[in-house]
Amino acid sequence: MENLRFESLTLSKEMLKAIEDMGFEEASPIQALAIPLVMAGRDVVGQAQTGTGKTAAFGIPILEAVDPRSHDLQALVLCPTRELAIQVAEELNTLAKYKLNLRVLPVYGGQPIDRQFKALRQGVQIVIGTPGRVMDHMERGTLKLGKVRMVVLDEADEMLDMGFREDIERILDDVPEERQTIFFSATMRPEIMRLAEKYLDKPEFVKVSHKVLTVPNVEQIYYEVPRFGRLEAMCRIIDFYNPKLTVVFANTKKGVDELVEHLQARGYMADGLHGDMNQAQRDRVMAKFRAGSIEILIATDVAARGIDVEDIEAVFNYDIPSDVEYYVHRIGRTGRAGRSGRAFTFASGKEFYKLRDIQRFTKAKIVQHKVPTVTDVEQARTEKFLAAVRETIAEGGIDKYLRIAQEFVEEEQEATTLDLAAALLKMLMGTTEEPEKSKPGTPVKYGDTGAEPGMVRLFMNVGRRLKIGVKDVVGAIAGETGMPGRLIGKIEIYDKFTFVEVPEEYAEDVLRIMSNNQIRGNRIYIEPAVKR
Ligand SMILES: Nc1ncnc2c1ncn2[C@@H]1O[C@H](COP(=O)(O)OP(=O)(O)OP(=O)(O)O)[C@@H](O)[C@H]1O
Ligand SMILES: [Mg+2]
Repeated sequence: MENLRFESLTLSKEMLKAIEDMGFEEASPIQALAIPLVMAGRDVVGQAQTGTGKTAAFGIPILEAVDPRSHDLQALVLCPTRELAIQVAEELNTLAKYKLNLRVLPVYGGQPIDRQFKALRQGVQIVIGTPGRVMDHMERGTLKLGKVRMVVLDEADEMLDMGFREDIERILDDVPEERQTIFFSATMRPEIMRLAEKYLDKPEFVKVSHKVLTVPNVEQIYYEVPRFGRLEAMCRIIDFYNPKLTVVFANTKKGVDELVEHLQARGYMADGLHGDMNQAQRDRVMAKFRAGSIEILIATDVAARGIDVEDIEAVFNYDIPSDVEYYVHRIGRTGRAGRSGRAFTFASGKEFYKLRDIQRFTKAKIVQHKVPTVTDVEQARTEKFLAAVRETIAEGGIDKYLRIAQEFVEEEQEATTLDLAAALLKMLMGTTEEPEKSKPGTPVKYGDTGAEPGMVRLFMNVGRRLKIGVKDVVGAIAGETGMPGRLIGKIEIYDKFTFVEVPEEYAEDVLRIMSNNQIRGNRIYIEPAVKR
């Protein structure tokens, strides 16, 4: 069934055009199997690995089935989290790009309900919602399910699990019986399948079968690291592999908050996502993560299912998930749509029993690795840097700089070309002097840093890839502490950290106020470089 072209699926030309715009060349296996069945009006239970296009597998036939001339609500998609509802609505809207008068609306808790009233009143054919908010609208009479002909449960196994089941039943009771009901998920336990049959009418079970539940292009690694060593280990692994975007899963909200603090203090562009945050905060974090201005998202399982962000190259199980299914969903945030990714899991003590259960359930190989040493990290950085140098040489266009280099060496009696190259490397890589990422509360000493008498040298750890200038530093310190900018002594700015000298009497103030401060929206952390 693979390599099926969308053209052979009897879709409207508006749909084919939208699919082409999205860059999809062929239907994925689950799409090839499920789209014709759903279009034929069948109830379907679809199971396929994470990141294999289940959203479009139900989204395309729904969009083809609804009548845009009617303003009635005709299809309802239920998702377990707000972020997922937003994302699915966005994908359906993109697919509906050329379908005029077709409206898809996400409806979820935490968003002002009157804004949703207004949108609903204007007539929406497809609603993508979380069960709680959908019920809320049902009770208020602002969402009428009487004309709904299709209901989809995305992440169906989760939705049928205890937490959501009652809500789902109440919603389904409100939808006319002559409807199509469609379930999708990457995992379906047998007991969930039995339960599914209760709600569906002669369902067609579509399973893109693989021996292994997880995606093959995700390399799965575990490390034996006790709790206290995990933060350091994770930072090294991140620095070693240097993934574009990373998701770190912790089991508790408190755990998420703590990790956010620690990682920000170490200068990573990290932020958290969990259910205790208000929706505006959650939206902001997701938007920043999608845009890449947050590189590490630390989350509870709210982000485990369905979330699709292209550049996630690594997933961490900082805590081992308590549910084997959740392992599959968590690590499925990487390696999507055929891309590759890495999944790292920490385990110690009793967690090894869970790790064993996970291996049994997924039938995947999770390989043990040793945590990279500081030297490994250093080497990886150097290799990466030199590879970039090689690439620049290969690309060419460096004649202008060759001339500068030549003139420099001719003029400087003492310096050879090699000296020049080495000096440039030192300046650009800035590695040797760079302290290990600092921990809050444990000032790092850098030997004799030679602050002027009466001055204290402070070390600021700034976000990775953050470009700040002297003006930013002076502005931030002067602005926040009221200390006259001219009293600030030497400032040295490196790739990821900065030294500033301030008069002793201001040091405490600067430290206290600045340790939670931001420069251009990025947290910075200041601590004394040398206790004098
Ligand atoms: N036919 C296709 N060709 C290329 N890319 C596709 C195709 N169909 C979907 N995609 C893309 O693949 C990515 C993953 O799709 P989707 O989010 O639907 O996966 P999923 O199967 O629902 O995964 P999960 O189980 O994690 O929810 C999305 O970015 C989507 O746009
Ligand atoms: Mg999905």
